[in-house]
Amino acid sequence: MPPLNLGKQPPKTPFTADLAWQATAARAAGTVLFFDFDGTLAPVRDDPTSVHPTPRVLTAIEALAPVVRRIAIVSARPVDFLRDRLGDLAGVDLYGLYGLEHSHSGGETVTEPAALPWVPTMADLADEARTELPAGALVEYKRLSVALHWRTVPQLGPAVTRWGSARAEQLGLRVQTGRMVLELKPPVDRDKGMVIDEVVRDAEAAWYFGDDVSDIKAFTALRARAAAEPHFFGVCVAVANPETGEEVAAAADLTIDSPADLGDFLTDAARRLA
Ligand SMILES: O=P(O)(O)OC[C@H]1O[C@H](O[C@H]2O[C@H](CO)[C@@H](O)[C@H](O)[C@H]2O)[C@H](O)[C@@H](O)[C@@H]1O
Repeated sequence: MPPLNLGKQPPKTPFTADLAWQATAARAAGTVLFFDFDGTLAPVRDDPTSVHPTPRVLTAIEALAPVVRRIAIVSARPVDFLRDRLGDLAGVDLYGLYGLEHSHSGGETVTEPAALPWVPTMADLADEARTELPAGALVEYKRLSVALHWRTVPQLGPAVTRWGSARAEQLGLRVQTGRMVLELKPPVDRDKGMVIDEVVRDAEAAWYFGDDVSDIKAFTALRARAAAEPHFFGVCVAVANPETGEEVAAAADLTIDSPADLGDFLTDAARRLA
């Protein structure tokens, strides 16, 4: 069964979370649950170092892990950060830096070799950004990428975007837009869609929960899998927010109001799949 929100076509049957969990329960052992981190598992804060997943979400993930085939966190954060915030949960895989790093079920962190030569460039770029960007812009160095934030001074958005885009062009880097952030990454082919494409190859069903524009690539990968395999059941879930919410919701099958509501949604799912 494909995801039912197929672009602009009206769904043939009403699509509800109820029906979707029923369909998932029938193939729970072949189901993968994917979660973005910031804005999905954890509410957004001004300081990127101060965020934590909502406790109810963590409890629900722990309950779901033994019931489904796999749980995977797919984030722009480094794996070490995700491990620190989520712990080594059995049966949970961590994909960090858009898949440039991964760790399976508490195992060692593996980095995409093609990205490693870019570490010095990223370190220099972060230093440069701290010196050259106006006060109020926040520079987050993540070893293989640099995020330039303007959440606390929103009017800096255009200037930070101009500076970041120009440096990306000079250095041959890629840019990823996000929620009051511009991220500069190495020119290595890796994104959330590619992670999902690889992981769902042997799955019967998958859900992806995300809030930002980079998550739309993951939705697209789930839909591609459903188009190629008619028995595959995929569900794309947006988490609402004032910045990218409309665009992400337009690409999703269902929308959840907030990370706190996701905790309730998953607690209910754990009961249904148990
Ligand atoms: O892929 P994700 O896990 O969703 O990561 C995307 C970015 O998330 C973080 O930034 C966002 O959350 C911050 C903390 O709540 C917030 O201050 C910022 O405005 C948001 O853009 C993270 O800091 C970035 O590195 C990620 O790219």
